[in-house]
Amino acid sequence: MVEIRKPIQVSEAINRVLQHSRAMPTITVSLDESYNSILAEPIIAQHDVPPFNRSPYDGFAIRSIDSIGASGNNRKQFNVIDHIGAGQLTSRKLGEKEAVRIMTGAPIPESADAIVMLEQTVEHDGGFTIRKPFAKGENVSRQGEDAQQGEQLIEAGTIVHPGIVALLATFGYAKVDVAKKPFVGILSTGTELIDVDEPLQPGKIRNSNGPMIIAQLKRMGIASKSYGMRMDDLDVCCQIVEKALEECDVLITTGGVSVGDFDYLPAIYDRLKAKVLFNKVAMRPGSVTTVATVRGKLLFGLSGNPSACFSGFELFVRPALLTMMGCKKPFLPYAKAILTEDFPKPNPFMRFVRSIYRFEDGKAYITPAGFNKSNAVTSIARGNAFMVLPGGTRGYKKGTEVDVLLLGVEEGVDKWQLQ
Ligand SMILES: Nc1nc2c(c(=O)[nH]1)N[C@H]1C(S)=C(S)[C@@H](COP(=O)(O)OP(=O)(O)OC[C@H]3O[C@@H](n4cnc5c(N)ncnc54)[C@H](O)[C@@H]3O)O[C@H]1N2
Ligand code: MOO
Ligand SMILES: [Mg+2]
Repeated sequence: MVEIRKPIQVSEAINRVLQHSRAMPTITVSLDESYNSILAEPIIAQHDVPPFNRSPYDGFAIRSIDSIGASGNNRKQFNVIDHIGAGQLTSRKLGEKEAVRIMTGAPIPESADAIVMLEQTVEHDGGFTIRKPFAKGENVSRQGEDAQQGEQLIEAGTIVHPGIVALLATFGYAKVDVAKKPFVGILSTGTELIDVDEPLQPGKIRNSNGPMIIAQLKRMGIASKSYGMRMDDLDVCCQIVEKALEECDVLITTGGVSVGDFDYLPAIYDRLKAKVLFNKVAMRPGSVTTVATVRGKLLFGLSGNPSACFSGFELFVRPALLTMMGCKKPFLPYAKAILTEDFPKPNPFMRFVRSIYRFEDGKAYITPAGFNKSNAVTSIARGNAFMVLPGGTRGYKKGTEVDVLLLGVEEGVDKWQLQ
């Protein structure tokens, strides 16, 4: 008798996976290595930014009091007593009608309180004149205007993107505490599989899921170990899965999760006494996606069908890995867009249609990325988003506003937005 599986909703499946996503330990890495990690500590301003009042322009530092009454008919004259660039200090104190020639980024002398841009001056008698008064604080880039010492600027659980790297560098974080990245194993199962450099043979296809998942992980900055391709053989696959579970924090298998005679993953879960969190999700593609745990480690049984495999990764593996690293925003960013063509075929399950999202004339549009069955590989190549259509009995008309999940975006969101 073929096992009849009971599908659960996508949101419930995600919840179950996240509940079993165990926190990774904290490690300290150099700033250079921190990109794409998840911060294990908040970023606290170690000092004011900027750390001193500085000039935002190339020009002159003056005492505003000396500019009172300046106008086109009553130009005020200043004598230049010093000349500093960024990185230099002046030891001079400004007296009446004195100025320091100063460049962008240089600290403003304590005795000055305004900056005049070079363009606002006319050279005159070894000094310069101005034709308008300057207010106290005018053109001053104030100490602490960007950040104040002690302020928490970024919370723990944030992904380190280039802007975060800049902030860390600003405060002298030569080393930073981040979550250790899970080490992920990948095993592609299927007697039909041949390697990328092999010629096609009757009945065989090249393994595209393995390289795709390596790339999906790389996009997250996560290293993986490939356990290669294995024939549909229960003993062989079981041994490899056991070995991989010893070496890795998480294991992803592809193929062999359905009810076919050579789909051995269910038997492998039995042998390993794995706790199966679910083996059927009310989604298309990827309904057979199975997630289990063995000794607390997550085992993702992704479908062999390329589109289903891709979707299973983005919807379950990605948020699980991010949650393990303490990321506060593990979900794909959500948007709404206008469907550009009819999508007539209804489906009882929620659909994740590989699609092209684009912005034009201030509006967001979504177009299915071509042949869109579970076994499609071309639409995952063309798409940059999922169009998400709720399950039901009706199709969708061109012009309808639909839900979209964006792919390949650095920072996600903190909530799963779909029911
Ligand atoms: N009687 C039923 N048959 C099927 C059901 C079902 O509910 N009842 N579900 C279908 C659905 S939906 C899917 S999806 C697939 C899932 O199959 P498996 O996950 O068991 O994967 P395989 O059978 O091993 O392979 C499916 C398909 O994908 C190709 N494949 C496998 N690995 C790779 C790879 N690494 N790279 C590229 N392509 C791969 C494989 O050759 C098959 O064509 O089951 C349906 N059947
Ligand atoms: O698991 Mo299948 O991908 O629903 O087509
Ligand atoms: Mg199968």
